[in-house]
Amino acid sequence: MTLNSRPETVRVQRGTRTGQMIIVSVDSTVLGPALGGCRIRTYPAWRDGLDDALRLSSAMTEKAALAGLPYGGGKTVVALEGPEPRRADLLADVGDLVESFGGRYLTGPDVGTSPDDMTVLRRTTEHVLCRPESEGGSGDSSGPTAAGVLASIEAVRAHRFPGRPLESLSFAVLGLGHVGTLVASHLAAAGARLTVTDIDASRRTVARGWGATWIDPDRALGAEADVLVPSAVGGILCPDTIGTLRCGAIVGAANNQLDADTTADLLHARGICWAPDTVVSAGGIVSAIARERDLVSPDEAARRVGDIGRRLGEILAAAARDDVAPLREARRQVQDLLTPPMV
Ligand SMILES: NC(=O)c1ccc[n+]([C@@H]2O[C@H](COP(=O)([O-])OP(=O)(O)OC[C@H]3O[C@@H](n4cnc5c(N)ncnc54)[C@H](O)[C@@H]3O)[C@@H](O)[C@H]2O)c1
Repeated sequence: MTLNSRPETVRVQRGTRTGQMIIVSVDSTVLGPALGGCRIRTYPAWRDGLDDALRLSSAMTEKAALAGLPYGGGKTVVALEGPEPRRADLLADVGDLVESFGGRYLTGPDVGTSPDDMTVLRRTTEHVLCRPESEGGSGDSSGPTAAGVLASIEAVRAHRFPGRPLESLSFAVLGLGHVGTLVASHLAAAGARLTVTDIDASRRTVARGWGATWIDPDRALGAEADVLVPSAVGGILCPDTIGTLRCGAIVGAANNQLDADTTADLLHARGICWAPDTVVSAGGIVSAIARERDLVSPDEAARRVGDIGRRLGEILAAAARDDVAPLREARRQVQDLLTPPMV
């Protein structure tokens, strides 16, 4: 699912220290420097990593624009084809490539990299976000990401279930990792009815503490709940799976939940309100920019994260007026933002 299949710049090079293939895709700098984390993972072939970089950098353009950030989208992918080289050498090679963009691209943690890796990366390039809190940075992004999800849940509640307080709704949280656990514990504390799942069965103990019902991961998508909260992997919503859904709305942080844009139309036709994941999951990046680039207080950063709910509410309202899927309205807004005004 890509918004823009014409990235501005793609650089692919073998690191001088490790010989490892490293890809940086800068999708757009129309609104400002491109933002996007550094992913290190194994691919069948490095060209698969290139596909991932193109797709993910395009999604970052959309995420930054819809969050109202004066930034574009990018991504680094280190496409491992065999054993990983020494991490410090690999990060130095990544740093060389990031540095070659001269600040037109800022990286940060992603799948396979941690805030501590960013400290190492910073030895080679200063164009890195998400410093550890011990260094005055924004630290782990899970907290602000979960806060953005909760603000989005409130927007969906007001739009799809007006007049019903949070505690009267039922939720199914799919995935109890960093973000899902924070979201589920907040919903439990608010008194909402909870069904939860994870492929890691040890998470059952946590679920029991909340009084939540556990469901098998294979059946979780079909859980009967007002709101599904995808908090694990992407690609879960496709024409084959949406027939099994028994929910009124879907809002969660999991990236790339849809297999294709047309699946958003199918969900809309079924009367299921799907909140675009690029809007819902922006809390981490909004907080990192607020704290590390704009140097605002923690309270102001939290306020900006909370504003994700207002932005989502506007998208849902405009989509309802035009009777289109919220994804279509979100895409329209991004195109407006990226297209220079006619003179
Ligand atoms: N952490 C962030 O700041 C952030 C920011 C934006 C988007 N996201 C996205 O949100 C999602 C969750 O992020 P996270 O940081 O909590 O990840 P995480 O790795 O901490 O947690 C994911 C959890 O999902 C579980 N899981 C995996 N496959 C599953 C399946 N098929 N069914 C049920 N559970 C399954 C894992 O066991 C794990 O507990 C991911 O898609 C991530 O890309 C996270």
